[in-house]
Amino acid sequence: MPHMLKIAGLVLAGGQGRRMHYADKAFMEIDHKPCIEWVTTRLERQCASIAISANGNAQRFDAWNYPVLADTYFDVGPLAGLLSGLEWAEAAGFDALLSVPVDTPFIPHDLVGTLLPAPSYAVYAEQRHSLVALWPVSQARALLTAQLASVTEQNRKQTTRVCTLANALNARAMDFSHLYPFDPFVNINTPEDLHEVRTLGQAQAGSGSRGT
Ligand SMILES: Nc1nc2c(ncn2[C@@H]2O[C@H](COP(=O)(O)OP(=O)(O)OP(=O)(O)O)[C@@H](O)[C@H]2O)c(=O)[nH]1
Repeated sequence: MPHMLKIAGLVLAGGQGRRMHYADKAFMEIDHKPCIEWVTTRLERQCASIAISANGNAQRFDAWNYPVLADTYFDVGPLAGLLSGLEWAEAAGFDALLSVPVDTPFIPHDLVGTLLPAPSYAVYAEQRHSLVALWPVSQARALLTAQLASVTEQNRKQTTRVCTLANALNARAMDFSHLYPFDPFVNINTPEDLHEVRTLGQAQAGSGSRGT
């Protein structure tokens, strides 16, 4: 039976991409399509609404017609984007928020179905993908607000970790290893990663597994 929860999607695209020489990761092309398109195509099929977490000029995302949420916290990494996303989702009355990094183009088409019930996050071959996660909106928003308000120079390392939030929520690790023969959460941090992912994208496009 299909679930009755209202689920929104958040694409995390607010990082600086230092290891990619400050390239805008959202617009890195794989098989002639930008990363943002790979991810939003997959989220469209499983989320009622989508928002993009990004900093800088929001107009660069105009073609996608989704709200673009800027960070209100700085120097705390992706948790700043997640908080803006949870606030947006809570104001819009969503029950759960699926977060996905923009540099993870091959996320499964049935990610929500596999991650439910929230809170949960993805694991593949013992590697934790804490940002590929399904968050219960109100509870996660409240905990993350308190977590970010408690950041000091002394505790910054611990308080800005995504897994600190996941652990506080007692989130479930969902292992995808037995479901996929390849890692669907392969992500792009360096030019070498981009090269490898482009090769995978070409090989898989149209094959029905990783292709759109
Ligand atoms: N909103 C927001 N998202 C972020 C921030 N930092 C990282 N992210 C996102 O979180 C995900 C994982 O980011 P990282 O790979 O750690 O950082 P990155 O900026 O992409 O790359 P590096 O600078 O090379 O570490 C990516 O989707 C980023 O866009 C931030 O400060 N704000």
